[in-house]
Amino acid sequence: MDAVHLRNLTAAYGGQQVLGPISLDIRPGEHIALVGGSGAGKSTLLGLLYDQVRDRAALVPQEQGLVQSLPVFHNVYMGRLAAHSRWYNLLNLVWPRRRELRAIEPLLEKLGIPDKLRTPVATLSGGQKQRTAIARALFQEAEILLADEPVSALDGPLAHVVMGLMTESYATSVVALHDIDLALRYCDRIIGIQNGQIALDDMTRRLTPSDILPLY
Ligand SMILES: Nc1ncnc2c1ncn2[C@@H]1O[C@H](COP(=O)(O)OP(=O)(O)OP(=O)(O)O)[C@@H](O)[C@H]1O
Repeated sequence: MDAVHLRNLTAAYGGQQVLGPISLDIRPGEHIALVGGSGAGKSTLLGLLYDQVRDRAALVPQEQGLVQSLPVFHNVYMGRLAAHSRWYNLLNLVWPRRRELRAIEPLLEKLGIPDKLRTPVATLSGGQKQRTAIARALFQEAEILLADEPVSALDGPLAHVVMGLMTESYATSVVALHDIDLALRYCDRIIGIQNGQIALDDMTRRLTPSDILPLY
């Protein structure tokens, strides 16, 4: 993918500026963690970033954006709606194609929810819903992954599985994370947001938790 260049981005809600101006370059091959306290502006920045790269990005929003009444298969399949004709998508909705089932089953297996393929999302636990949203983004195979707190509902071992899968599957990613240890372990660049500004931007290898904690 090409590098992403963001210049002087700002965001406001109800006339009140909450972010920026922020300038940022995202280089291909980077795994970036966005860290910072609640309300610092991480989701807002991810949203602005998504606006810039919508056609080449897979997004895992904090609120997941799943269709509750549809099974896991259909929600994951939605990651690739744009890759197929309307007719093929409609066919899959009514009668899932074996080819698509075969592509989605291993993903669910890796995420620890192989038995949920045909389960309506509404009946899943919070962590299972979160993994469904992650499966949809992995299935999409876009150029860049943007994820907002993708492991917030997962326990320790599962959070590691998911972080490992996301960073293996996507060469380039920007992930908002509350967990500093996960950020340091799985990402090679850390961007710290504080009061809507970039307060820290450095390579992980040069950072320790004590460099990040003052952001909170
Ligand atoms: N829809 C909205 N309307 C008004 N203000 C908003 C809205 N969304 C976010 N904000 C405000 O913008 C600021 C940044 O919010 P944002 O959600 O980007 O922070 P965050 O770092 O992602 O927080 P968290 O870690 O809690 O998800 C906060 O002050 C928040 O109150």
